[in-house]
Amino acid sequence: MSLWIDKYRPTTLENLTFNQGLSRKLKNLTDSDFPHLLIFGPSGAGKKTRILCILKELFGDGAEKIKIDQRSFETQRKKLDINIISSKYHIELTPSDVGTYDKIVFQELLTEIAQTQQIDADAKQRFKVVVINEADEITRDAQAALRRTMEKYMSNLRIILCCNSTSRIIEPIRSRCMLIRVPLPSIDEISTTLQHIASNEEIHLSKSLADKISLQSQRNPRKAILTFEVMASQKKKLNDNVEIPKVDWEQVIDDIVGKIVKTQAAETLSTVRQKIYELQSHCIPPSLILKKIALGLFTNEDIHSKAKFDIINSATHYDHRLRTGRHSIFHIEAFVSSAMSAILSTKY
Ligand SMILES: Nc1ncnc2c1ncn2[C@@H]1O[C@H](COP(=O)(O)OP(=O)(O)OP(=O)(O)O)[C@@H](O)[C@H]1O
Repeated sequence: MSLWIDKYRPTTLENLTFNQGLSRKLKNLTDSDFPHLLIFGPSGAGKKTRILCILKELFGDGAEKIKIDQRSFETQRKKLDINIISSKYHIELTPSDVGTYDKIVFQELLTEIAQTQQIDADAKQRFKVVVINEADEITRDAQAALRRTMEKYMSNLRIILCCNSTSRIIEPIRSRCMLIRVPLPSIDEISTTLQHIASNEEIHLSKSLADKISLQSQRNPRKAILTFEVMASQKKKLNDNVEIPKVDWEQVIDDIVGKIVKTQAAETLSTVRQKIYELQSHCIPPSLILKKIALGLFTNEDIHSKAKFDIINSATHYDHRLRTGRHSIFHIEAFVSSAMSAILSTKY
């Protein structure tokens, strides 16, 4: 039994319910000389779903028959392992999994793929596709290596980069790719998808409740479908007044925000540290933790607007530190203590 986000994930460009204009443009691209793509947009907007549909359009059903391998790379200091998802026609990798050693992955793996011709004589396309996830986390050195591969092996290889923002992608790569933004769908679009799922699962879901779920999920389709599935598993009959549950990690963030607003003291900092460790052990990315705490404080009515200004200021400062430095816990804690100090300074 699969989750609804997988069960109802569209697999062809025609079936993509959101941003249909964009789907038509992508379909035209697959019919002509296919370029390198840089697909960006907020988390959960449907980037990977769209990439899978593009692959299917380019290569047919064969692109769906995937296998997962682990490849090892030797460096002078250590051995690196990276998971690779591949079909006969494409491979998908997340180079940021090996941190600052990502350049080695590009140098060895991409060159190896680029130098091999498409082996399937019946393949619809002569090139192979390399999908690179979390492209904005790739180091500059690795991006430079990628740029050279893109230039050299254009006839055998097309790259699809997937990321949240293009700001950390170097200009030479951006200029070699076609940029495609996948925005979050509208409340109406998500509600329609939820109602479509509800009718397939024979669950009653009114339009107003579907709108409420979409709104609370901040227009994130993944979150909306998961929330709806949780609600439906708890109660078969959903009336309009039913409470929409929050995901566990968001409740922990609310708890952290509540503690910071209530008491600005050293004990709060140590309780918050435990909770941050807890979130990290559940694989919530540090930058998301910092962002959510900052937003929680920003929207809190008990905090003075002057303090909010300082909080956002220090959130951007520590977010930058988080990306350039190590040991994320230090930077998140430093942000929490500076937020407490900003709140305290407006109290007296
Ligand atoms: N066009 C669509 N129609 C219906 N459902 C969709 C559509 N696009 C995405 N979804 C749903 O949203 C879920 C999340 O989409 P996807 O994994 O493609 O997002 P993403 O932008 O790649 O997210 P992330 O950046 O966090 O990896 C999918 O599993 C699917 O169920």
